[in-house]
Amino acid sequence: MNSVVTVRGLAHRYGRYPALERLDLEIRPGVTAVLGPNGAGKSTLLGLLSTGLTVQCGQIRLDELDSRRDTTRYRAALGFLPQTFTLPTNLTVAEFLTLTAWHRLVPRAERALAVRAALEAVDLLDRADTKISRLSGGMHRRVGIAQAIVNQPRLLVLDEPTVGLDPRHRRELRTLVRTLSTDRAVVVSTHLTEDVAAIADDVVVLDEGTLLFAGSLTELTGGGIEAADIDAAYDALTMGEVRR
Ligand SMILES: Nc1ncnc2c1ncn2[C@@H]1O[C@H](COP(=O)(O)OP(=O)(O)OP(=O)(O)O)[C@@H](O)[C@H]1O
Repeated sequence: MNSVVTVRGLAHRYGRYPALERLDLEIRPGVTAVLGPNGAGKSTLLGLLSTGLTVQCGQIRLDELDSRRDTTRYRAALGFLPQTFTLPTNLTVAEFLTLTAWHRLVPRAERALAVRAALEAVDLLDRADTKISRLSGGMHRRVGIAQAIVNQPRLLVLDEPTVGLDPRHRRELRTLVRTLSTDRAVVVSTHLTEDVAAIADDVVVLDEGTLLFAGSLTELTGGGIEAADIDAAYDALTMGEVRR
């Protein structure tokens, strides 16, 4: 299957500290889970993919768009949900999404439809005119996803989207992520192998800024798709028993 994102020779330093070292990666349509211990470089990779961090070395291409050279068009094709975010509580859900659609260069004539489609996708259509301040925590997270998909992005980047959610909302969010991945690439960072088992087609494992594995979930586990299979494969990789 054709890649949506191609990463070549991507490296990143904070001052003199190397957080990512010459990464090559192809990201296909579907869900790619990014796994790794604390400090592995997951947030740095997501920051670079979502243009919050500027590429210092190497290249990221989203279809034909270079993240550094074609930043405006790249951003118009991108959706991003940071790990923590603040929503404007004084706006209604629809007002906020309309504003986001404008920011993401959705043409004026298409904005109302884009907002409706995003709300439908996260099952919040009946809350369109509700003030954000009146929504529950789980609904906040869904508004966060709605803002990330309002421009129908080719690449959707979600930084630990299930953190802090109760089991029911976590299940709902996993189902939503799977639904959203049918016609785009979704990159999700997580510490939870249950998340990976439930949603991932492909897996990227980082450790100390180095790529330990990139491939399909079944390639990682040797066929298993349960959380325990992923745990075992992940431990083997990150404890240095296997290096691919
Ligand atoms: N702004 C920064 N300044 C200096 N060092 C940083 C900065 N941000 C991250 N780092 C360092 O870069 C390395 C990679 O960090 P990063 O946040 O990408 O890891 P991570 O895999 O997302 O970790 P976690 O799972 O703890 O969120 C870490 O050693 C971290 O301390």
